[in-house]
Amino acid sequence: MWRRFAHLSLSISRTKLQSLVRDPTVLKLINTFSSDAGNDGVASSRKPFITFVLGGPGSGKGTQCEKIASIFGFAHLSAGELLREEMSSPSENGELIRNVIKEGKIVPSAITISLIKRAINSATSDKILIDGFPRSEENRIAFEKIIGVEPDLVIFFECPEEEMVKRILGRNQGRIDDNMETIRKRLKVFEDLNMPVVEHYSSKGKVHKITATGTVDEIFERVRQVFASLRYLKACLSF
Ligand SMILES: Nc1ncnc2c1ncn2[C@@H]1O[C@H](COP(=O)(O)OP(=O)(O)O)[C@@H](O)[C@H]1O
Ligand SMILES: Nc1ccn([C@@H]2O[C@H](COP(=O)(O)OP(=O)(O)O)[C@@H](O)[C@H]2O)c(=O)n1
Ligand SMILES: [Mg+2]
Repeated sequence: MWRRFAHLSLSISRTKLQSLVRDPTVLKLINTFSSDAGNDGVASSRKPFITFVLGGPGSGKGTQCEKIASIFGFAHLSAGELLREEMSSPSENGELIRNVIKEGKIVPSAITISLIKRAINSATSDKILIDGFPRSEENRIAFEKIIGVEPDLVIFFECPEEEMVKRILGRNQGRIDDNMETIRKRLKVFEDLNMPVVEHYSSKGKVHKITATGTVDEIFERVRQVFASLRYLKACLSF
């Protein structure tokens, strides 16, 4: 194994390398991307590298995901977008989804996960961003049970409430939940149900917390550093 890192010895200490190689995210990178990784039977022939992107409503998840996707080659799956598409299609769950979204509540996990599963299976990249999911411990536990994997990485956008409200009210996408009454409910659901998910993955050392104030580019510079260091490690580990 150490022969693979020989060329790095001038730029990075052995102790640092040892700590990186024990890091679960790096281990997954080795398994996912290295040239001698085995085929474990997953549809795409390699296990996808899954990143959950979390943050309150209006914290900038969708905006930053688009940039990560275009610069780092990730597939961007937005749970909210998948639900809105399902809501607008002639689906048996359309009415239920509409009512739940309008109330700022969480759609039952079975529905959301089946949409996410389908999207993962048709994704063209084995690096996947799942934006706005899991929204609750129920979402999280159901995903881990049904899909059978945990995320490799969790990005959490931390943003003050007044900034999130300002951004949502300026979003202008004609969404049925972007009004003050529903926003208040969504903020409460975020604190009560989504923060426990962030805490769960923090305790497992998977969360990268990003300060989500400033311009889109300033925030992306913080995000870019996380993914650039992963890409650097991938390049080192798979040569
Ligand atoms: N850093 C930023 N500063 C100002 N407005 C932003 C910023 N990031 C995103 N926005 C805008 O705020 C709104 C919410 O962003 P969005 O990415 O949809 O957030 P989320 O997916 O977390 O709800 C959008 O109109 C977006 O263009
Ligand atoms: N995992 C999820 C994601 C979204 N949703 C619903 O979809 C709504 C919009 O989600 P979204 O991720 O598009 O919203 P933003 O945080 O991007 O503003 C949420 O308020 C929930 O009602 C859900 O029920 N379960
Ligand atoms: Mg969004």
